[in-house]
Amino acid sequence: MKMAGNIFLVGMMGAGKTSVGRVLAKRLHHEFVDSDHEIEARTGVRIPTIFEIEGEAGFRVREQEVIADLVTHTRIILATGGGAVLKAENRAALRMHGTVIYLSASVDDLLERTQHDKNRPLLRTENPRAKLSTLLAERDPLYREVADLIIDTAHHNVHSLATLIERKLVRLVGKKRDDISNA
Ligand SMILES: Nc1ncnc2c1ncn2[C@@H]1O[C@H](COP(=O)(O)OP(=O)(O)OP(=O)(O)O)[C@@H](O)[C@H]1O
Ligand SMILES: O=C(O)C1=C[C@@H](O)[C@@H](O)[C@H](O)C1
Ligand SMILES: [Mg+2]
Repeated sequence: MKMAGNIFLVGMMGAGKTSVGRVLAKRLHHEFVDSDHEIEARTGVRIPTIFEIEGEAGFRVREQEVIADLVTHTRIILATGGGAVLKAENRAALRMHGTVIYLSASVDDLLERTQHDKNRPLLRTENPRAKLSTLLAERDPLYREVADLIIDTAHHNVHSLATLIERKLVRLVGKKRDDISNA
């Protein structure tokens, strides 16, 4: 069994990886890292600018580099970008180096949670609902393939999701919460 030392959150834009990851990291005394934020820190520009200059393909190359680096850290909670699972290399790296949790959500919830934020270039479209629906259909099998644990985020707030994950992790790893914190 892989240790819960590293926890990697995967899922769609708006699934709650960043918000839940931050809360979980505080509770488990892990470092919180967000691959999108790391890419922005390394490039010095926001994600939409990377998409404008290098296209999605250029962004994916940067994302792969950052994930390959971050998975080698220890005791981190990593919120990955929504499209991180598209590359087989990323899926393999995540599976190898930690416990992967898929935060699943409906298109309705994803739309609601992303509608006020303009920092997601793939949703800058006439019909974000249709885009989210297409992306979810493409990616859901990949999230499921890579996940050790699947958490349905419907009807839970960020804090109750963190509590649910904590409980499930204890069961998954077969250890008490203190053991996870000290792993
Ligand atoms: N379970 C939830 N219930 C209600 N609102 C939520 C929930 N999870 C996240 N949110 C809200 O949805 C918005 C998007 O969440 P967040 O940024 O954590 O998503 P993400 O998975 O990191 O997306 P991305 O892949 O684009 O980085 C935030 O405003 C957050 O507060
Ligand atoms: O779902 C996606 O493909 C993306 C999600 C965000 O986290 C960012 O990584 C970027 O906006 C692309
Ligand atoms: Mg995020």
